[in-house]
Amino acid sequence: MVPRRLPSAGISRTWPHRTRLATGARPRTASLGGQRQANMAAALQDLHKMSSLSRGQNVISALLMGRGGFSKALAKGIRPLNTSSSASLPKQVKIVEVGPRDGLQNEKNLVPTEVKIRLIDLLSEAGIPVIEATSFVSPKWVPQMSDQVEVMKGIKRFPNVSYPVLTPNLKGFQAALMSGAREVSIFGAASELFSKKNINCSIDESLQRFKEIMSASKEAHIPVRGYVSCVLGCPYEGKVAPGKVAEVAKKMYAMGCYEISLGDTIGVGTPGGMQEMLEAVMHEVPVGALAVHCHDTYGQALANILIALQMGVSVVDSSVAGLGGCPYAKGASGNVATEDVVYMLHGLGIHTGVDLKKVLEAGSFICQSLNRKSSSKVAQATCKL
Ligand SMILES: CC(C)(COP(=O)([O-])OP(=O)([O-])OC[C@H]1O[C@@H](n2cnc3c(N)ncnc32)[C@H](O)[C@@H]1OP(=O)([O-])[O-])[C@@H](O)C(=O)NCCC(=O)NCCSC(=O)C[C@@](C)(O)CC(=O)[O-]
Repeated sequence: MVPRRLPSAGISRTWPHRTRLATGARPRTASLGGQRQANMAAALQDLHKMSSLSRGQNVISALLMGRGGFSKALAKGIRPLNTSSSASLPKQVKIVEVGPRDGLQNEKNLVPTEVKIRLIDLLSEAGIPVIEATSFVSPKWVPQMSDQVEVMKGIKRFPNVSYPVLTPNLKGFQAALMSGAREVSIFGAASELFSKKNINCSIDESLQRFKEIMSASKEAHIPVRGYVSCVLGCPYEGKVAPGKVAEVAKKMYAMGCYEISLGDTIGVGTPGGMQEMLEAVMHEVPVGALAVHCHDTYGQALANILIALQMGVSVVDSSVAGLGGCPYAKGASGNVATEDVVYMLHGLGIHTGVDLKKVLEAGSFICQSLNRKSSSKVAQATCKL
């Protein structure tokens, strides 16, 4: 694929008007692409500012929440976002690239190790500050990650890039350390059934295992990132209470995780749900220690990310070319594409340090290697496939 010139990503001030025309005053029923939906969310913030919705309800959440959503939002007392201008957005966002791990772990055919290594090197060259390289999990559970040692030994380590790896238990942690990992991630869930399916233990048991990793990591001076999965829904339990997410996030943060990544594992969340969940979590964990990790199954990821940014989150996980899914969350599509997130952030004037053209090249490389079309809207729009 040859990247074409990128158009401006600025948000048009005429959007609210155009949105009304395009959707016949029924924005919820229109089929919207992710970037367009995020644009709509931002534009509706402006509309909200200008309109007489003076009771301060969040019109975006309401519009995206479904039929009767606005009155439900009123009834629920969803608080307004203090987001009437881009001044409330972070000036800088850290992108955590999860494609080589989250993206590839779900591939049916084994991806050659040298392809994984080349992908990571290309992403490093693109200026991405954090690249999750692989995972030290059981090869019986996730065969695709069984070449973790070779991957860690084969990649070029760029000085300003960290290459965390997933470790579910002490065994994985020790193997990661032996392979030269300098940062690890532990991964828990806000749903009991998902925890059982994914790591074969209850939430409490997982927290016990994580404590062992935390004390070993302290000794080895290894920073630990924590994931909480199923923050906006579970493939086995359905709705997950924001309070449960906050409880697990609080425990993982209290253990010493420097950052908690909140995973919408199956991509079912909407901006209203994201806001509600973040409000609950932010009571327990400082917003500066939070990241969002959105899968894009329902095309809501960019809109959800925009809400999170407006609430002060400045770390976003994404996957080049929108690769991925979790092997223990059937039907979930890949993460939001890195290309699309970077395009939106740059359009908002937010600094990432990432070279979008080079990310597109990395996306093109992995799509050609896997013989598939990119899920990134920006790649589709700017590349000759
Ligand atoms: C946690 C276990 C290991 C428990 O699995 P288990 O079967 O209960 O483990 P066990 O302790 O009974 O051991 C069974 C066998 O696995 C081995 N073993 C045990 N641990 C390891 C290890 N670390 N590395 C290599 N081997 C290991 C162990 O040595 C033994 O080998 P055997 O004696 O049978 O030959 C397993 O369930 C597992 O590996 N799960 C990982 C699942 C996974 O990777 N899921 C995807 C990542 S999570 C995700 O994608 C969500 C996220 C993070 O992206 C955020 C979001 O989107 O929400």
